[in-house]
Amino acid sequence: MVPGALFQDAGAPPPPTWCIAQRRASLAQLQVALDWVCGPGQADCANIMAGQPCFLPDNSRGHASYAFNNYYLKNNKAYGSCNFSFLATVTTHDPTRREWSACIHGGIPSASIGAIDAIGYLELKLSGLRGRSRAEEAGLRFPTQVQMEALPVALEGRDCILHAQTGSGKTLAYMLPILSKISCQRSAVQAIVVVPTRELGIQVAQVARLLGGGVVLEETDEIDTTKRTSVSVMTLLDGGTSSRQKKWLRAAPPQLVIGTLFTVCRMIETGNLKLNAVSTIVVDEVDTAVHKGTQILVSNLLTKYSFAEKRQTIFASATVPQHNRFIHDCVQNKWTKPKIAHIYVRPEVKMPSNLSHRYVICGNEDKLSVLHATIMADAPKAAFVFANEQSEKGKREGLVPRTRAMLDFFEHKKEEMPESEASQWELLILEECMNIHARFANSRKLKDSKFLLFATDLAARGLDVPEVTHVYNLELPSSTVAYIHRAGRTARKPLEDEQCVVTTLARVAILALERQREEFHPSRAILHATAKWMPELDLKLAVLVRGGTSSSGSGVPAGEGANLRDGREKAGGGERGAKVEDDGRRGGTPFAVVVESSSLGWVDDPGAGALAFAGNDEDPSGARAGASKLTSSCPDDSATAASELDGVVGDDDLGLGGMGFGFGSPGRGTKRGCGGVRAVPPGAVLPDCAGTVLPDCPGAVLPDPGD
Ligand SMILES: Nc1ncnc2c1ncn2[C@@H]1O[C@H](COP(=O)(O)OP(=O)(O)OP(=O)(O)O)[C@@H](O)[C@H]1O
Repeated sequence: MVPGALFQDAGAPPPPTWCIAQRRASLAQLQVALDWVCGPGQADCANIMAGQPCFLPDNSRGHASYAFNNYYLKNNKAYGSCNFSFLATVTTHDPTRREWSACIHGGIPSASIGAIDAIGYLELKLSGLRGRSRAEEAGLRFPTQVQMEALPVALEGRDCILHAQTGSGKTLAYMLPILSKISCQRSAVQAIVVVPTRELGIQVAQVARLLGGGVVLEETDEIDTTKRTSVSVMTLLDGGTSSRQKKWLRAAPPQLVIGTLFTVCRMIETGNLKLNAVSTIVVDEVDTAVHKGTQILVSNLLTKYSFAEKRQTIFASATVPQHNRFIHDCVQNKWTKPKIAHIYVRPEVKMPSNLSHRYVICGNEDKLSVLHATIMADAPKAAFVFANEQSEKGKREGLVPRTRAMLDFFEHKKEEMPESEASQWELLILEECMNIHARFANSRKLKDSKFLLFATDLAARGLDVPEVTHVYNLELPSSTVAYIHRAGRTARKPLEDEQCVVTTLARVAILALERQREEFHPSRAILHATAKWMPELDLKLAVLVRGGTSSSGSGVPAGEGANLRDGREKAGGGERGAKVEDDGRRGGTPFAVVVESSSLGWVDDPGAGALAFAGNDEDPSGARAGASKLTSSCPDDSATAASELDGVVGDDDLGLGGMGFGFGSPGRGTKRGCGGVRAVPPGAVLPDCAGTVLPDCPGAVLPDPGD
């Protein structure tokens, strides 16, 4: 009997199940299992061989899932046929997991044919000028999930919202339809892409030029109309439009304009940019554009300067807070046609699954040294290190912005190092107050050096540097949305499984620490909460202390003369917790508690506050407000929700007030329909759902019947 059949209505068909690789299985383990399944196990692995329809993307997890499922089907989903030494698991959730899903379904990626056609079509249309195909140059061999879903819709000319994880390939999902429509012979602006920052504009223009073989129209170029067999691309970016560009715009308009909202609108208002031939407008990172301050510009662009019926409108972002409301507003405001497609890819997983999250809790004055130690221990090839923007008060008082403070600290440390180590990273900075030439120079270096980039949220949107494996937050960002976009600067190879880490430093109130020196164990509060509410998380906890005796291999920093102690014990009755041997702060030495988890709890609607990063360490009240919002949106559950949340996010004495770690009962909110915490790592078993097939238990993965 299919597990959970007892829960079905008599006569109702059992829910479909698939056998997929456990997310926590290592790639080496999966390779061994794969060898067995395709060998002695006699699964039909022909389709995942090189050159066959399910070979790409060439990664162990995708291939293992294909082979496991094939074996499972071959054995008629028999009891125990999806186990493979616990490397596989049965899921009732359609494994629309990125690129290999179509193969798991039907053996051949039929769902992607539309998208492949789109890429093929473009190659035919645009590859004439250069020897190599453009798709190949861009490393595009197989469409990502959002491209598979969006391209058939967008190529039909329908208005749509592309709503998918950071790094999932949205740029191409809107750029291919744009390029496929543009007539290269016509000298008129036919499409406009609006982006929030100069840096993102430059990047998107590079993608367009690569795929469209565009003639570069920068200040240094002469107009060459003879080259107009490829798409010409012009950037109109804040702080960078010249009189020559204006002249070109009027004399020989490019076919595609990529610009920031303010500059694009100014060029339209001044008559330099004409929209009469525009057939597509894209607003990338749309949630930044529809803020109070800029909404009027968006409205002008979409309803005053051009009209929804006469063009295709595409919005894109990894975060569209209150998306139903937003869709309603789009239609009401006539920003789009009345029918708008919402391409919402894997909404239950807000972040790439190969991204893990780590929190380092340390004293405020230790932050820079703990950050430095963490980075030295991680030794990333390239990393973004974010700090919040300086407050108005800080500016008035002439304090050094945090980005600068970090840069100075690291430069100082570099001087102390032996030459060989010192040169390992180029130290870069990117923030609003820099002049545009320095910004341009630094962002260019991101592509070809081993770097640490110290940045504000200016760099949090859209920037794509695939080599970045680590992101650090000097403090909790101001909102869940900000967290998602910062974290999204890593894990940007959509068809690969490389593990990436985002590390957030959080402050502990030193006063509380001093006062309760003997009993103070910040870790205990976290442990307690974690063991109670998220026992399924594979949690590692460790303390960084100076002068300790042992160290662990968990990848936790051991710099600053500190050694790491990492002990595990049963906590809260479960196996998952960890014991902290020492609460660390001895004689003013730096300390940090490090919490690692493979997943986060997210609220459905980040705007509703709730747990995940609702506040920050300077404003704990944010977390409280979020908590009470969640509580009020869950009337059935308000009493428990309030007290449980208070235990985690409301404890100002410990200085944990604003942290909002996303601890919460994963089953609670979703099951009761109050927009609760959702993200459960694939492979985790929800306490509420274990052993059953509950279609309304999102994210739940059943234990294998053979377990
Ligand atoms: N089909 C594909 N095959 C391989 N790589 C791809 C494919 N599509 C996109 N990429 C690569 O994935 C990376 C991320 O793509 P992109 O910048 O479009 O993500 P995004 O969804 O716009 O992310 P964000 O929300 O952070 O802006 C880029 O390096 C891009 O070249």
